[in-house]
Amino acid sequence: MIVLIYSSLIIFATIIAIGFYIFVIYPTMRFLVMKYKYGHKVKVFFSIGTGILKFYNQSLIQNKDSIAFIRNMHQKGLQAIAFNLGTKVGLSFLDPELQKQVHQSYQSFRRIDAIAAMTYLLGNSMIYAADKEWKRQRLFLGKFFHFDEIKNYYPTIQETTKQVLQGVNEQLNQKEQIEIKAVYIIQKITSEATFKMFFGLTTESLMITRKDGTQIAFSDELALLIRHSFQLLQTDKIALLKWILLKRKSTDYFSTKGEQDLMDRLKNLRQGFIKIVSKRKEELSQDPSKAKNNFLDYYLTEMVQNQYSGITYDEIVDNFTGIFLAGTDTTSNMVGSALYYLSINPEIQQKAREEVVQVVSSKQDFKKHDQLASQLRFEDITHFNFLNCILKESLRLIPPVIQITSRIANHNMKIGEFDIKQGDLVTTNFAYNLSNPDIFPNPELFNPQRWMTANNYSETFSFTPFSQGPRNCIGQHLAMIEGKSILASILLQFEILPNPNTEVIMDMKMMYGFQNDNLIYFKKLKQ
Ligand code: HEM
Repeated sequence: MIVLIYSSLIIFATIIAIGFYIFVIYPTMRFLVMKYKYGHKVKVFFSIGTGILKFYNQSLIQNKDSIAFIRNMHQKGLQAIAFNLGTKVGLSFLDPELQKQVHQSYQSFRRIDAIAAMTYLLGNSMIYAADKEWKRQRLFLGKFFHFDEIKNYYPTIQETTKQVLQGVNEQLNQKEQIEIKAVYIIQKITSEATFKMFFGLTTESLMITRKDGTQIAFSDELALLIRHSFQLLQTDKIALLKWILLKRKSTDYFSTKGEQDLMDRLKNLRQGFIKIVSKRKEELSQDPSKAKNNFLDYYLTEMVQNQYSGITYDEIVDNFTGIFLAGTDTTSNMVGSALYYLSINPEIQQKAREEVVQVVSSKQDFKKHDQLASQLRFEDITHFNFLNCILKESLRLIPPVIQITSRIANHNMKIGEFDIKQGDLVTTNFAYNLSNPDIFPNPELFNPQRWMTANNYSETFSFTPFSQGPRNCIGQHLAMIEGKSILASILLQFEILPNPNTEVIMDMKMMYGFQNDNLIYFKKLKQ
């Protein structure tokens, strides 16, 4: 008995000692060495376990903005932030030249595992792929995101915008002005449009049957699963500890009840999805002329026609999920922020509206503004220079993605004079440069005009909301086209007013953006 107690105590003490070493001693030593070597060029953000996340939360409570501490950090010569996340130590580069080096050495890094739902759903997608596999997928998908190709999808974007705004117009027949959830309403457009572009189907026509027999729209189940996966880490301490230590393998062993339920639903979603894809492949194998102009049919046609394509069902499913997640919330946050800034800057709003009216009416007989909305053409979008500046300025002030997803270094290396060890985390922070007064004078001011004069912010790595280098955002043209098109339709139909009852709180969840979304009112525009 005594021997048993004694050996249990030894095991317990060993676990505590190992835990103390990996959570406290190792990161502390690494940060001390960094401070000694790089001095004022690095700022350290260390917190046992939670790491940098603690500083975002603290900043949210103190400043009502999760990244205020980054916006207020500017000082000459500062090049990087040293941080920890769980047991890992990392460097987040701020200096544009060093950021460039990280982005160009993309093959030296792999993406860190995200929450269980994301790694399970995106594991075979381009987002997680590396080396040759990533190149093959990026080359294939790249064709769909080419400027000329997006032209084919423009009617889908237009039609979806019209349907969603029709609902707003109907409400405005009953009331003079209505409160609008700025990001949510745009998300309805971007998610529906992405769905149609991929499947040629509406979200409601693609249903998944749950274990209990109930039916739910695929897109709704996907959004719920991502949210629940995040919540699991907040509420289930064992799941959190397992995730810190085992990452994508954490759900493979000793699953908690919450993990099991989540994995069951994720598997059910994937199976339902693969069924739809394989059924469509059968149809196209029998009659290839049935192929339509959407991502799914492009993929399946390639699979049918080219037995060496390397494309798998898992890749198609994961890329759709990846594109859906990477493309809808980001774009809706960008446009939602622009709507907020237009609501509090009526003169800029009027100038934007004048540009849209001028471009659209120059080719038609003068019509009422709301009639012009249905006449927007793809070619018009390229002439919306001021709208382009508004979106860029919104991205600068509220970048939906504030840094690249942390990467893990595959080997020891140097970035500038900074030593990176194999297994370290590395990222590049966009928010720091976007609010740097040396680059953007009066950085807190919403001033779209600053983008009207020629500049090379992107080339100098100072303006990188879509990232830069080979692994930059594949959907950036689509995002800007969607953004300008949606903004133009709104400006032609509604006056955008601020909601004085809402407090602006900037929070970082999956994305950086407004915590309260009911930021604006729409009122029918006087014609
Ligand atoms: C305002 C809107 C958007 C913003 C701010 C944005 C931002 C970004 C950023 C910063 C990255 C790099 C992430 C990293 O390296 O960790 C990225 C990658 C990516 N984005 Fe976007 N994005 C937007 C819209 C879109 C859209 C509309 C799509 C597709 C429909 C899309 C699909 C992707 C994909 C697939 C990648 C991964 C590329 C790769 O790894 O090669 N994004 N995006």
